[in-house]
Amino acid sequence: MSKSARPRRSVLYMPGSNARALEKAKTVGADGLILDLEDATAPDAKEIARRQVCEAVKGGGYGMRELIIRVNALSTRWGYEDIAAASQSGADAILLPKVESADAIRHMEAIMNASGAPEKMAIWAMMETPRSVLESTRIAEASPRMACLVMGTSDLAKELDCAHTRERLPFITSLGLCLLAARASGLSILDGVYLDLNDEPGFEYACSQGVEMGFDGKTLIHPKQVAACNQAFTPRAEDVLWSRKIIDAHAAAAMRGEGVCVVDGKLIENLHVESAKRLVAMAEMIDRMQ
Ligand SMILES: CC(C)(COP(=O)(O)OP(=O)(O)OC[C@H]1O[C@@H](n2cnc3c(N)ncnc32)[C@H](O)[C@@H]1OP(=O)(O)O)[C@@H](O)C(=O)NCCC(=O)NCCSC(=O)C[C@H](O)C(=O)O
Ligand SMILES: [Mg+2]
Repeated sequence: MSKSARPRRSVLYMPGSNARALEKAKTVGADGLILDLEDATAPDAKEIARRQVCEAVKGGGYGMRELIIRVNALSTRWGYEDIAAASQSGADAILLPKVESADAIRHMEAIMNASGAPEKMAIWAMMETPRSVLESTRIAEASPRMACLVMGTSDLAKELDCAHTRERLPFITSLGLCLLAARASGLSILDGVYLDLNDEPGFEYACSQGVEMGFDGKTLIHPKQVAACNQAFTPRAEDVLWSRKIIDAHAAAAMRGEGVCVVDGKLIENLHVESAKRLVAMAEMIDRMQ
């Protein structure tokens, strides 16, 4: 189960070099924003994007949205400077792409510490190569700063040489292994992006599949994807009602000295109550964010 009760239903990538998108993002209803210095930023715009992104974060105006800076990998000529600058930006987290080992996380952590990153600044890691999937358990537990794994299904498809199908069977093993790694370490985990901006039914299907699999939310590439994604990952009203009902019934049973109870014909044990409390806490937090 994730350490954080913070909603991460929808997390929108935007090119760090795109000043208009950085401004637009202040009005978009995403729970989080990934200000991207990596693949969405062209090589000759990397330095400008780094400056622009750090200034935007320092400038504020993003309300309760979680701000994450995706840096370039440490194997590139921009990686070190990106991490050093992001560490001093006030962002909530730094997202490292193409992570293939726990050492890569520890290397980034050392640069963050040396650059004065506050203790609360988290590390997020992209899971987007076969090796990152196979190393996901060690990556997830590499640092106390680790907070979230992010599926990079575009790069993964390229590396696996597999197809993007509606049911995503070619990805199921990788998604499942990363989910296990995240949950075993109490981290959040976000699903990958959906690239066809005109395929609304396909996008909604991908969101509901992500909900069923247990992802905390989904990464997005365009503001038009935010509303459907939020809807899919928001606890349903009937589930919140049911959760409150079983929490109350179980508390009443405990007062009678009983460890279990039956509500509407269903056996309720402590484990159901724990999940119910988490769902209610998430729903209440989402309500407060409206
Ligand atoms: C795909 C886009 C290039 C489309 O951009 P554009 O043509 O500008 O779209 P629109 O005209 O429809 O935009 C309408 C307004 O919305 C703003 N906008 C668009 N996209 C974003 C965004 N992502 N964040 C914030 N704001 C956005 C436009 O500026 C317009 O604003 P306004 O004029 O004021 O009304 C574009 O959407 C885009 O660049 N998307 C992000 C692409 C990206 O970040 N890709 C990299 C991440 S995906 C990835 O790498 C995953 C992983 O690594 C893996 O391997 O899977
Ligand atoms: Mg990628």
